Amino acid sequence: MGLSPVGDGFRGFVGEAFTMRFIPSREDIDPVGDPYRTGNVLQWEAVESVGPRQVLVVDSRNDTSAASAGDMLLTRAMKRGAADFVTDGAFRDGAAIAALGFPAYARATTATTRPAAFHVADLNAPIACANVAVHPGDILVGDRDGVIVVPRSLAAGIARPSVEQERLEAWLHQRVRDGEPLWGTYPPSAETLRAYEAWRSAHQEHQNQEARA
Ligand SMILES: O=C([O-])CC(=O)C(=O)O
Ligand SMILES: [Mg+2]
Repeated sequence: MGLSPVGDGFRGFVGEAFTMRFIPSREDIDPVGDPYRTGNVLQWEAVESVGPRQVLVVDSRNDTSAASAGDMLLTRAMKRGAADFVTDGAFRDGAAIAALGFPAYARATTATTRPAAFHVADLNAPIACANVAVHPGDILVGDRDGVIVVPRSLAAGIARPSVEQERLEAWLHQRVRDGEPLWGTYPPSAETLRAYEAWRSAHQEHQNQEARA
């Protein structure tokens, strides 16, 4: 999605999308001097309704001129069990967020608070985050490189093959580190795949023995 992790205190996350959509703010509805944001409480409502293993995903229109949240809102989302907070805009309090170790992704850090530029138009509606369509309930997966969106309808079908592919690539990676050439290793030839399967069976048997011991 073109977004970067904030801090290095986490490896990644997986969770279900809980979306929040911004439009430009207007002074009559979003006065910056109102600490409780009485004209537009949806931002607070989002954080106070996000559930365990959900991800707050913000459509900030790729605009970093004001924050989607800061360390207070992220800490509260973390306490509610959220898996991550991702915005195509910016966060306030970047250093404090980095120290949380809670997965968070954004384009930038800003001092400017949300109502100065954005009004929260709705929650849990389809959005565009970093120009990627996100529907409520889609599965977001993040690592140190960034975030991807998996359509809800495809998630169950690709979960296991994805884990299998990661395992295979970890093993192939070790072979390349050990000095094997790319030819026959990456992508793996039938012979390499047989060697992998043999290793996996032995490894599995070893793990079963340990589990029994
Ligand atoms: O006022 C804001 O934009 C939110 C904020 O700083 C926080 O959550 O810590
Ligand atoms: Mg703050």
